[in-house]
Amino acid sequence: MLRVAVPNKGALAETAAQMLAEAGYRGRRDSRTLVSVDNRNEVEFFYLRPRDIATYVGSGAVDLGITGLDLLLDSVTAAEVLQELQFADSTFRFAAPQHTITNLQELAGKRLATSYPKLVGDFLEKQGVAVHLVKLEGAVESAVRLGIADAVADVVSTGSTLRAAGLSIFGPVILESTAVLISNPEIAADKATAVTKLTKRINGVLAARNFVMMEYDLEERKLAAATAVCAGAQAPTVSPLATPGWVAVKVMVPVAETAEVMDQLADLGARAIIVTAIHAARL
Ligand SMILES: Nc1ncnc2c1ncn2[C@@H]1O[C@H](COP(=O)(O)OP(=O)(O)OP(=O)(O)O)[C@@H](O)[C@H]1O
Ligand SMILES: O=P(O)(O)OC[C@H]1O[C@H](OP(=O)(O)OP(=O)(O)O)[C@H](O)[C@@H]1O
Ligand SMILES: [Mg+2]
Repeated sequence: MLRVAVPNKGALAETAAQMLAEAGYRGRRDSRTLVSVDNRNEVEFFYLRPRDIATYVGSGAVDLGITGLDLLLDSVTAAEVLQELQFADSTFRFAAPQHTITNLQELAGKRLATSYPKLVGDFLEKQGVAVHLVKLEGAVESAVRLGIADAVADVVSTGSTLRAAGLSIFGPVILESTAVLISNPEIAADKATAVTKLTKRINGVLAARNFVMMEYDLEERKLAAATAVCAGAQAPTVSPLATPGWVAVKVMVPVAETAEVMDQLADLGARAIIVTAIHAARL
């Protein structure tokens, strides 16, 4: 049976569980459950601390896991990224009170608080900058105000936590992080089918989130021009309309391009343009 580690709490837990449910897997019902078995899909889910997941996957105790790229790179592990999951996007940045430290060179010899000492240590070593790392479990932004550090290195999403702590970003981007599906590099051969099934299903969930279905009526002679506006995942589905010379077209469109594509199709003379959400997909 395939063994999959899922974050049990924190910023990744809810979306990870939701993504697996949308992919057709049966997860835990109670947030205190540690292990749940999906017999139909032959997958065993282990609910673990996100920070520990790379360790479990790297050791082979579980085959796959969902964690953050930043957490993976902060671990000593053999686990590898199988695919990005397009949620929990963040950047990992340095920050200090404004005008105190403004570039990486000025950080040399200073006290730097972080919950990700390996990620930050590896980055600074490559840059040739030596600092005194102060390892904290969380709420790192308070370390400067409380006087135990001169700067911090932490996850930044909206930046509101930094602002509230009176800190400003400086220096280069340490990492662009995102949630990732990770895998043990030596999964048993008899589990390959189950791994492929899971990744295909997750790709389907991502496709359903990233695309909408667009339908419209068009004069047949304008089909080539409309296909140039949006060709869909493979090619548009074209069906005859009862009105001679007209066709009904169905095409997948990236969510972000929906309004623009509708504008352009309307300009071409398309009528009755209708957009619907995709519930599930397998491309
Ligand atoms: N505000 C955020 N936006 C996007 N991703 C975030 C955010 N905060 C944390 N993450 C990501 O979540 C993961 C951290 O998981 P973790 O379980 O530590 O979350 P957490 O919310 O910090 O939980 P806790 O602080 O209770 O341990 C990392 O991959 C990190 O990049
Ligand atoms: O840029 P923002 O949108 O403000 O988000 C970033 C903050 O979110 C996380 O904090 P979390 O709530 O997980 O607390 P923690 O630092 O104790 O882990 C992260 O560690 C940052 O502090
Ligand atoms: Mg946190």
